[in-house]
Amino acid sequence: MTVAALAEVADVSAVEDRHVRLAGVTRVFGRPGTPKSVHALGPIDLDLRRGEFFSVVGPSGCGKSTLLDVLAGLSKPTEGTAEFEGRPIDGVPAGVGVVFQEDASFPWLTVADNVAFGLRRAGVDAAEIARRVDYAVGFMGLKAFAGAYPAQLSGGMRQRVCIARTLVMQPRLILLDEPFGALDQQTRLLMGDELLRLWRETSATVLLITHALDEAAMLSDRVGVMSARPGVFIDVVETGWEVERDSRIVSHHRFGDITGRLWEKLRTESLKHLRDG
Ligand SMILES: Nc1ncnc2c1ncn2[C@@H]1O[C@H](COP(=O)(O)OP(=O)(O)OP(=O)(O)O)[C@@H](O)[C@H]1O
Repeated sequence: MTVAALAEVADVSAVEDRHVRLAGVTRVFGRPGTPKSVHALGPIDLDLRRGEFFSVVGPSGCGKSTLLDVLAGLSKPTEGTAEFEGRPIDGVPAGVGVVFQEDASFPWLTVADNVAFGLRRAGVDAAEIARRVDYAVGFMGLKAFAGAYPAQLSGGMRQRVCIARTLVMQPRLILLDEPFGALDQQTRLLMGDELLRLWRETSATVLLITHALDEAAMLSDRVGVMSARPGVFIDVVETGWEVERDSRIVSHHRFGDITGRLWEKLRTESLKHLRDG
């Protein structure tokens, strides 16, 4: 292999390693510089490694959802560049799945039809749809409820339907915006286990937005702490957990140190938000 070819291989693997890259990303709503404009986010520099689990915590209104929207291709950066797999994000990129906080299941469709929805729209053939739906419904523990309607399910189960709907599309990047925010503490921890299982199974890169520091500390390889609006990263905490982990990690002797460090950074920023409104 020539030196030039070797350099090219090295370059490709560097891009591969940087599964997601944000460089100098800002988002201003309204015309920048005008009195009504809102500087919501940034500048943000962030590289996500392929297959890592990254969570974002930050005070209310600091721009977390705006960050996720930029990655999902739902909002364009005002400045800077956002890339997924080495290409600029322009519109919703193929290979990216999003799970929102609110229950986004379709009440008029059964669980199986909810899960099949995106595949049908994408024109995937019927046998493949049946195979993937069967797998995703089974993986999320919903087999017995495949023919049920969302109204017949608990909040946690409905959120599992939404996750199964994302899983079935085989995403390489999964974005979750407060997916368990409406659930009680025990259900949240158990859903965290489900999410870890899904992450291991798919090898996808995950970006999770959460208000819950324990959730961020338990699930993530790294946790980014954002400042009050306009949100920038003021700390990135490496948890150092093994890939094989679950919610029992909350009793690990280092767990308190991690949540303590997150809270120390976040406390000052949250106070700013409280004072400034
Ligand atoms: N379309 C919009 N037009 C104007 N301002 C907006 C728009 N969307 C968001 N904002 C403002 O941008 C800021 C960041 O909003 P964003 O929803 O990203 O914050 P967040 O950190 O996700 O909030 P929370 O934690 O409360 O969910 C807020 O001040 C919000 O009011």
